[in-house]
Amino acid sequence: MAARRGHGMKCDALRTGTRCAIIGEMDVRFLGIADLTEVPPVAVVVDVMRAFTVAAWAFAQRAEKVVLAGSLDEVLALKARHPDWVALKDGPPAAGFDAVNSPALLRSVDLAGRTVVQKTTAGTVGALAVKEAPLVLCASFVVAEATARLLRARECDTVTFVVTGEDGQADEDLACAQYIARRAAESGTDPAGFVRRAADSRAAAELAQGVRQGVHPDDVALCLEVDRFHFAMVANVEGPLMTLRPHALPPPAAEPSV
Ligand SMILES: O=C(O)[C@H](CS(=O)(=O)O)OP(=O)(O)O
Ligand SMILES: [Mg+2]
Repeated sequence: MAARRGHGMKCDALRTGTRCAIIGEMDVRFLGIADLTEVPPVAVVVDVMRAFTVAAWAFAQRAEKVVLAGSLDEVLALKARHPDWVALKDGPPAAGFDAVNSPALLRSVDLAGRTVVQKTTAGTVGALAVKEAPLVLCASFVVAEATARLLRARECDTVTFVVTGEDGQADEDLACAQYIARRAAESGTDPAGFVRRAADSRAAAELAQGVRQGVHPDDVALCLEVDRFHFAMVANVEGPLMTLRPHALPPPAAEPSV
C-alpha cells in the first residue's frame, strides 16, 4: 500500500512505543522502518553503524554520488552496466563487489569522481522506504551538525527521524537522531551523553567483538566521531535510482540568525 503523505496521524494513535516529541519548535517522530505508514514531509534517515558513516566517508574520499540500491542483485546489475561504479555491501567481501560497509576500510580508497552503489541491511532500506518524501537526509554522527543546520536553514518544523537499526530500537541510531533533533533546536547541545549511548550499543559491541563481518578495528571509533564532516547528505530520486549527494553548508558564522 502506498504511504500517505504528511504527519496526519496523532502520535498516540501510532503503534505502541512510537516516540514523538516537540523539541524547540520542531514536531519530531522517531520511527522504525516498519512504522512508516505515511510519507513524511521531511525524513532524516539515521544509520550510525555503519551505512551513513560509510556514505559520508565515501564523499570525504571524493565520491561524486552514492546510489542506494534495493537489493544485491540490483547492485550487481548496475555494476554490470557501469563497470567503473564501486559496488559496496555490508557483511563479508563477496564476488562481484568492490568494497564492504566499513568506514575504516574505505578511508584509504581514492574515490574521486566515482559512483558508489551501496546496499546494506538497514540504512539503505530505511532511505528507500521514504523515497517519496520531499526532503530526505541521510545522517550519522559524522554529519550531525551539518544535518541539524540544514534542518534549521530549511525551517523544517515537522521531521520524521527513521531509526533504521533493530526495528527502530537501535540505540546508536536513536541517540544520534535525538542529538540531531536537539541540535537543530539548540546549537549548544552537548553530544557526550548521546555518543556514550552509541558506544554502549549492541551494534558497537558486535562490531568490536567480530560478530559482524566486513569490519575494521577502527570502525566503531570512526562511527562515533561527531561532526567529522561539514556537509549534510541529501537523497533524491534521480531517474530510476535513489541517489545520495553531499550538501555543503556555509560556515556557521555566515548563517543568518533565526
Ligand atoms: O554493516 C553494518 O554495520 C550493518 C549490517 S550488519 O548489522 O552488520 O549485518 O548494516 P547497516 O545497514 O549499515 O546498519
Ligand atoms: Mg546500522
